[in-house]
Amino acid sequence: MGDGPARPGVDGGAAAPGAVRHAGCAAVTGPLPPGADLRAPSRHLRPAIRAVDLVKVHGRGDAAVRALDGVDLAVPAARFTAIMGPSGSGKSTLLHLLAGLDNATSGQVLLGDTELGACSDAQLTALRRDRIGFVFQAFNLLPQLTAAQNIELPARLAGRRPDRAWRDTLVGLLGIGDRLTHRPTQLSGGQQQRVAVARALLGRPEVVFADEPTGNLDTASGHELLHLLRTSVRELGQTVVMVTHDPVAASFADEVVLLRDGRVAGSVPDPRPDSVLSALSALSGARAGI
Ligand SMILES: Nc1ncnc2c1ncn2[C@@H]1O[C@H](COP(=O)(O)OP(=O)(O)OP(=O)(O)O)[C@@H](O)[C@H]1O
Repeated sequence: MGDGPARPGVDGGAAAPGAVRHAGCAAVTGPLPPGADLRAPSRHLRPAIRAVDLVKVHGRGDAAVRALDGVDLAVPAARFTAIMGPSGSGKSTLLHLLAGLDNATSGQVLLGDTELGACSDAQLTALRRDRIGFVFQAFNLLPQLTAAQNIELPARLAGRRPDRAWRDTLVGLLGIGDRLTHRPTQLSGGQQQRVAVARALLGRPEVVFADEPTGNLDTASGHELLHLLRTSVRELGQTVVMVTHDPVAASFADEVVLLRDGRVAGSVPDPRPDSVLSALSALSGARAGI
């Protein structure tokens, strides 16, 4: 491996099962301290998150579906990675496993040195709260809380005092400083999603997972949101993993990882909408045996 950041599905992605050294769930360390530099070199020495020979079978018996069939993937830190593939290729399943929202049938997910499969439910809950950020298609804001309260909710649930200086930096970056006392129903969809992004970034998570984050937004708001996610990567050193069906959305990423039939089928570095479309067409052609 060179000195640059690891690449998805390439550096570290081909590790043999069992070859990955890790510290079990003991490495659950909580969020970075206030003022910590997300771009510190030590954060970039290894992938932010890895999947090793990851298999997920949904259901049992005749109804069993092998949604992931041996995924090897290394997501580099401080990069914006998009996951794409045909419907049913396993994108959502992979995102859920990487984010500790579901258990693997076999294989490993490593967040830093923490193997998620070694974590108890309580440890996974703490890990999701402290080390991972989420941005969903449905903004998932609590309607009775103001924007500011929604942004600070995860920190408060964890019993931590929110880092107000960092919150103000994020709020300024996201352009929602004059909306903090509004409730979600008083905000546009784009503003609600920006509140959700601020909430996801406030805890300085090691990885932000975004699942079709522009799905409920108009084109302009969607592009703004994608710019903001990209800015969080470029300027704050955030690691972002996004599932999307949209080649334009994917073109905001540094790299697109392609899934087909539950396996990594390739990647598109420095994606543009046309290169992503070609890669997707080639995938569908290969699938149809063309
Ligand atoms: N809870 C479940 N029970 C049974 N099968 C499931 C379950 N969740 C997903 N699957 C199946 O697993 C496969 C992968 O599904 P998944 O949702 O991960 O794909 P996807 O690429 O995200 O699809 P889409 O683009 O349509 O959202 C599909 O065949 C799907 O029907």
